Amino acid sequence: MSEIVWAARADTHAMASHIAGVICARGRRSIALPGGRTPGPLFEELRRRSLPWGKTRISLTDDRIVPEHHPASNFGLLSRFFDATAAQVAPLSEDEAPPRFDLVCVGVGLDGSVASLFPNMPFDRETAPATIRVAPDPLPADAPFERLSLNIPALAQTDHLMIIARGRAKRDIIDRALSGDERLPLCHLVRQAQGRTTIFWSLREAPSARMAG
Ligand SMILES: O=C(O)[C@H](O)[C@@H](O)[C@H](O)[C@H](O)COP(=O)(O)O
Repeated sequence: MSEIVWAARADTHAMASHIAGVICARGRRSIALPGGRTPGPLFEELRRRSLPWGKTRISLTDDRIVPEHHPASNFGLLSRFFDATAAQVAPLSEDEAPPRFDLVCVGVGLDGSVASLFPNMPFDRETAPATIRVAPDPLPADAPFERLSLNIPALAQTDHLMIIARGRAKRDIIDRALSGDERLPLCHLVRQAQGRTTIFWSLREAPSARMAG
């Protein structure tokens, strides 16, 4: 397990600055971002910043198996958010091996999910296939679709792991994961994380719907 720190400030500005710091480092940058409701304000702020977007590749931690133009598509969401920047947004593909990331950002589902990895799945250290098909049972009510997700070793292969979560219920999930509840994917992710893990948690609840991008 690598170092885990709680961010002193977990507001949108602080989260955007954390990602911007990674993007501004020398050389090409590869980051992975989640969907969900929580990151909307963060993406909104991030895309307004003048950053070396042309050398930044944005991948997805997970996606719903829907067409790109479907409102539930994470690829569609991120493509719209970062359309006006020069960043390359790449869809998740079962055929492509993900790179070692400079930064991976994950949200936390109220059901204890991370990316599209759900509690009680078999979390092994198998590196291949890095992108897996997941059929949640039951399908999550807010996004009832089968998923593609990076697996734990692929998400863990990063210099910076960033966990973003809002609200008391998600704090309980994070605390349980850090205490070693192996039913939770987050427990395995923080254990396997290769770089520094920074947790951005705040009491304020996330927006009730996800921003359109
Ligand atoms: O596509 C998705 O839904 C995400 O990638 C997923 O992992 C999300 O980050 C969490 O479920 C938190 O979602 P909320 O921010 O909506 O609570």
